Amino acid sequence: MLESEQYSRNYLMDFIQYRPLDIEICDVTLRDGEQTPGVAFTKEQKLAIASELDSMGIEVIEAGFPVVSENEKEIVKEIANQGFKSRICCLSRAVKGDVDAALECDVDIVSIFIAMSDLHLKYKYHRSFEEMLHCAKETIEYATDHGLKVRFAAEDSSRTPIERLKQAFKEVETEYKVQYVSLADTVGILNPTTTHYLVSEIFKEINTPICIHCHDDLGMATANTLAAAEAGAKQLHTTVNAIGERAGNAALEEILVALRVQYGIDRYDTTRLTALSRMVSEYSGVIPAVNKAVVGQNAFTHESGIHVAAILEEPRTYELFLPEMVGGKRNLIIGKHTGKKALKGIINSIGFCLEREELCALIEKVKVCTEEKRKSISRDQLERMITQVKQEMKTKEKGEEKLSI
Ligand SMILES: CC(=O)SCCNC(=O)CCNC(=O)[C@H](O)C(C)(C)COP(=O)(O)OP(=O)(O)OC[C@H]1O[C@@H](n2cnc3c(N)ncnc32)[C@H](O)[C@@H]1OP(=O)(O)O
Ligand SMILES: O=C(O)CCC(=O)C(=O)O
Repeated sequence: MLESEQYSRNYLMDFIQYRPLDIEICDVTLRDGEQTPGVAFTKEQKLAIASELDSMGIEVIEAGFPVVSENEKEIVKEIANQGFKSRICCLSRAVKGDVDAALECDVDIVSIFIAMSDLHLKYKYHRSFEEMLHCAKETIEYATDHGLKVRFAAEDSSRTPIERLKQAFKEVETEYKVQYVSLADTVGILNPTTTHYLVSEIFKEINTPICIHCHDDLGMATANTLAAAEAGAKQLHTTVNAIGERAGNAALEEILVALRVQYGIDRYDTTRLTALSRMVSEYSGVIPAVNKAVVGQNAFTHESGIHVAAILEEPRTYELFLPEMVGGKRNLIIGKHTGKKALKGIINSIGFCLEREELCALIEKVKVCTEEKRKSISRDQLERMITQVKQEMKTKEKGEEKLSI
């Protein structure tokens, strides 16, 4: 299948001015994703997820937060020593002990974070901005002196005065060699416009590549992450199925498909997304909503007569991208909203052929049944209804014959 046949391109993108996206993905399913209340992946599960992310072409995997437990440290170390193409990163507070734990894990990058918002400084640390920045710098120095690459992450960036962020990033990039600075929308306060503004402001002043880490408290994490990419952010943070603290993070599956469909970035193997989503769903116990973009049960399920009739001719009439692109499957179902064309197409596809009158009788039955039971018709039910309709038609024909004799 030609790439151009797999999705409809948003031609309006041609009228928008934005700099070409120079991005990479850092998937944080194994760290922030695991912070979903009640979730704790086993070593085997984390390894399986990491292996899939690696096969998909994800550039950076945040494998965990080693200081959380001995077991977590062992798992991060094992992931870091798998020989994956993806670089492996882990989280650390501005605490030397956390960096020691990261060092034991053989990771490629350590993400050293501090919050610099008034709320966090006052109520969480009970320390001043200057004190926390000093603490971060000492920890960064310690990590780099021990040969670790560093990401300097500003937790709660979106509620931190922008001048304070600039000052901290500028001082850190001048005094140390950090690989990235990270902007975190920790409580999901941003929208695409404010995200664009924040990233643009930092991009103008800071030479270090910028990461964006968005939470979904207002349902905007994916949109905000893409707005950040348009403003110049390099590293986009995602989680599979958007799992993570509270309402979760930006969904990997949404970001990868959007990058492909909207921006033509097609280097990730999106055909593995559905299987990966099922895997994370099983391991985490968090099942995506049926109408979840890309991987929800209804993402390629159609019932409405007008839609199904058109899809039978050309699926792209009602599908932005084909299920094959994400390893999914189309599902045409029969229910209250089914029309004759759709019903005919579906029953033909399962080997039945009905006369027009039979079809009209069948659709009548379908509508009455689905409105009564308030759910769609299963394949078995449909086959039983077809047999019933055929019998009723025969009985009717016999009756008419008798009458005419
Ligand atoms: C935005 C984010 O997602 S941040 C990451 C959140 N993830 C987690 O919390 C992972 C799970 N957490 C844990 O297992 C534990 O909380 C641990 C192992 C990290 C720490 O455990 P404890 O030592 O028992 O500390 P506790 O959780 O009670 O408190 C956190 C401490 O870290 C300090 N701290 C928090 N963030 C930072 C930071 N970025 N830099 C330095 N210190 C920090 C707090 O001020 C507090 O210090 P205090 O003990 O002096 O008051
Ligand atoms: O910016 C980062 O890399 C991590 C910060 C984070 O997890 C958060 O603030 O939610």
